[in-house]
Amino acid sequence: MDKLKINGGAPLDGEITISGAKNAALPILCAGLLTADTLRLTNVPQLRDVLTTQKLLQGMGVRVMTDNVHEFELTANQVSSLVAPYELVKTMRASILVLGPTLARFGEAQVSLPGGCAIGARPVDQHIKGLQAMGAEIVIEHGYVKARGKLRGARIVTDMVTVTGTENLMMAAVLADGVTTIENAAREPEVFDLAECLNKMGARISGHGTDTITIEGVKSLHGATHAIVPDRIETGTFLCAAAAAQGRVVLRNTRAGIMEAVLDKLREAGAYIEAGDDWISLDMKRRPKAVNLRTLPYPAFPTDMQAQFMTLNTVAEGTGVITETIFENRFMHAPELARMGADIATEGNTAVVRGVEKLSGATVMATDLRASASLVIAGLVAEGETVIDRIYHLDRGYEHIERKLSGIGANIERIS
Ligand SMILES: CC(=O)N[C@H]1[C@@H](OP(=O)(O)OP(=O)(O)OC[C@H]2O[C@@H](n3ccc(=O)[nH]c3=O)[C@H](O)[C@@H]2O)O[C@H](CO)[C@@H](O)[C@@H]1O
Ligand SMILES: C=C(OP(=O)(O)O)C(=O)O
Repeated sequence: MDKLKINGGAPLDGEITISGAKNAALPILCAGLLTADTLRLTNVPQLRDVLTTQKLLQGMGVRVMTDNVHEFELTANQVSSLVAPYELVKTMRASILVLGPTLARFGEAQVSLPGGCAIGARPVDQHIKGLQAMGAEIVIEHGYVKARGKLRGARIVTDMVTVTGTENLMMAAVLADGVTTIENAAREPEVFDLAECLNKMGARISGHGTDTITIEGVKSLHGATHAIVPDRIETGTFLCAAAAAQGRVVLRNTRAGIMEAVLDKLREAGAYIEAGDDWISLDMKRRPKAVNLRTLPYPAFPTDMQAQFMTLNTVAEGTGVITETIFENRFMHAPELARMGADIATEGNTAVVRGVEKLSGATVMATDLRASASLVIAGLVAEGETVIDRIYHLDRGYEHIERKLSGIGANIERIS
């Protein structure tokens, strides 16, 4: 099993090109199921989760062409299976995103329930409730959600802001008979990106980017070409790395406008940030100042950046209080960071991080995707060698992270 070996303390200075967003690419790949025509996607990140989605879609009979690793052509004109099997769903929760489009187009779908994962229980009751409101008959049997029925427009108010739930329901509603409104909808840029792609395919969606999305159902969708939005979490991760290491970085092919909450916190930590249409630069000339933060749905501070900021706080001046409100078990990086000398006290959904002068390298274990990213940042600033085990989590969501970091001066390599 691959590991990452990092020798901490190398100065970071240089440029990195940001990939397309995992959390936009996965739903948009599933949107390929909504039409018999070809959906052409560019800026698709090269990730394990993308490969898993490709396998899932191919298993259903979707033709997937990838001449260039970042460009995909999906053609769902010979769909032969309406089932998303447990073997794939268990490795990637986003598989639940085939439920809405498959049911909408074929009147039937069976998707394995994803179950809980390391960071929380993550139920899908809101997806089910919304589809039932649209007229689907749903049973849970043998670990699968089995749905059938002709969908009709409905008013749906979700109990909480759910990103995947909003995406699934939006994809279901585009082919439903009549108008659907999703209230308390997620406003994440990745939801917006999916809606934009669906509209290019002939859907009639408005209000995306606000908390009320209106979808006027159409008879069928057609092919389109769409470029995946840049990954704001990958962007934020590299910005945090440069800030923690008191370095400089210029990130290309990214967008400042979709990550203001993160940029504000980095400025509060003492970073000097500039941005243009498709780039962001960060210059950190001092030891970071600790920041307090609370994770919340977009446009507030994202849960997917919580772990990376925890590492920033571990080497900061002062004490930072972090409150995680989205997932009930998303502090698993804290004990690993403590093994590197961090001073973190967690209680419930709050972590109090007292900055220390130095972390020291150690062998640590990645427990989930963003926890892994936080350990990479810790390794970059720690004294001595850090070995990170179980980096398959990292490969789900970061394209060639070791290559990108080596490019700005980090001493990091993948070992077997
Ligand atoms: C609102 C939010 O920040 N969502 C994050 C969530 O999206 P993801 O789509 O995975 O999760 P949701 O947005 O659906 O979940 C938000 C919260 O609602 C709960 N829930 C959700 C659906 C449902 O049917 N029932 C239910 O109880 C979840 O357990 C969670 O506590 O994880 C992703 C991966 O880390 C992040 O990129 C998203 O930013
Ligand atoms: C936890 C994440 O992804 P997933 O929802 O695919 O588990 C993430 O993107 O941080």
